[in-house]
Amino acid sequence: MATGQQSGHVVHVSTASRSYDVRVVPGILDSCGQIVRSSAGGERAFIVTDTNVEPLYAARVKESLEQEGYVTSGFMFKAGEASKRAGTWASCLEAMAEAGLTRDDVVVALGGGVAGDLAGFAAASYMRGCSVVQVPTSLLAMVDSSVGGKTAIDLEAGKNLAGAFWQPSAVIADPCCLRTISHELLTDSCGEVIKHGVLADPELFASLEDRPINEPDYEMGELASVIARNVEIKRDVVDADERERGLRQTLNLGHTIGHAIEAASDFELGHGTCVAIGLAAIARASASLGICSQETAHRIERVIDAHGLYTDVDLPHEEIVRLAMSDKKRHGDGVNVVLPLEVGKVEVRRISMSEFSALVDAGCGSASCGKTAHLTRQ
Ligand SMILES: NC(=O)c1ccc[n+]([C@@H]2O[C@H](COP(=O)([O-])OP(=O)(O)OC[C@H]3O[C@@H](n4cnc5c(N)ncnc54)[C@H](O)[C@@H]3O)[C@@H](O)[C@H]2O)c1
Ligand SMILES: O=C(O)C(=O)C[C@@H](O)[C@H](O)[C@H](O)COP(=O)(O)O
Ligand SMILES: [Zn+2]
Repeated sequence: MATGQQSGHVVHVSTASRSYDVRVVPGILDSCGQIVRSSAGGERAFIVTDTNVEPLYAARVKESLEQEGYVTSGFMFKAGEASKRAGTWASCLEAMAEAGLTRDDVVVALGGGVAGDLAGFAAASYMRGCSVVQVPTSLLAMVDSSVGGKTAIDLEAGKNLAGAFWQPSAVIADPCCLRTISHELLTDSCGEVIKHGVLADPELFASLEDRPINEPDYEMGELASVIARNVEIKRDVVDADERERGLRQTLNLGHTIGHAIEAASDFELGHGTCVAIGLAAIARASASLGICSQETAHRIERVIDAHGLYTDVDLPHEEIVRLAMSDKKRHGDGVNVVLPLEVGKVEVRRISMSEFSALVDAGCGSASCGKTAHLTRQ
């Protein structure tokens, strides 16, 4: 172990297709080569990262990989959701081929959820599949996107419409990487943390009510514990249902409306921010239909507001419905929605388009507290 590494958490994931460890350890980045070596093997390591993360962390990752005997190369893309597209994915594949990567080699996804989803899909499709190790550097990627094997790119028609289930060989999360994240980006990631509390953990939710996770006084050890708890919540779901036949659909809480808002904003709003708005909206809609109590909906809105996230959006309801209907969760004329019953308990229902439209009418534009997002690009 490199000096500077503190004790942390190891969460074991065991899905139908692959088992692996998620290590959440402050300072672990400098030991990533050892973990890649023992979990994925191979001779070449191909680092996929973005233009913000590359100057911050790529040299340390490269050095650690080379110390383990890897021949390194890589691909860097312009930071942001706009890069999670077919063109970037194809360029990444070409760069992998040019670097001489074989299917025994390993892709190292270094960055936020965009790097993880893009690199994961490149690994899944290169020579019909090579190993990937996820090295998440945003809070969202540590608590959510690096775990569970969903990889994807966006299409013109919507978010994550092309992709594959492709589990990593290991996940290496160093919470010290969060020191270089802006408060705004940290706040955006909180949307998924709040989602996990609502869907599975009243204790986590109550701790977020007491002390928002984006407050500056969190120590590294405390952050590592919260990240590891989120990973356990997601692990419990993906272990039981890797391919989203049933239980995994619950991880989409807040996303049916959230993805629509994300697309409508032309990705001006971050993923976590849109999930938080979608979560507040579906909670209000559920309360108005008697599916959850008004108090539950208010608690959800209040905790979202306490993290500095929006609780509502100023967007025509028809636009939200239209965009949600191009989501993967659409089935025939209906769509799956995840409804909060109480904090820690949710239910998935398949509803018709007109029922979904009624939910949007009940949940959007009806916030009882917090800020409303006004989109500039509509
Ligand atoms: N696969 C999944 O299960 C899953 C789950 C949730 C979200 N997602 C996807 O993840 C994406 C959102 O992830 P995200 O919020 O991490 O976005 P992102 O990858 O764009 O990262 C956000 C910004 O933070 C920067 N950044 C990342 N780490 C940094 C660091 N340590 N210091 C400084 N800057 C840093 C990035 O360069 C980027 O500008 C969306 O595309 C979403 O669809 C996927
Ligand atoms: O891992 C999952 O399953 C999730 O649903 C996690 C979500 O936070 C994530 O945004 C996911 O990409 C959304 O799934 P999608 O299938 O609707 O793209
Ligand atoms: Zn999400």
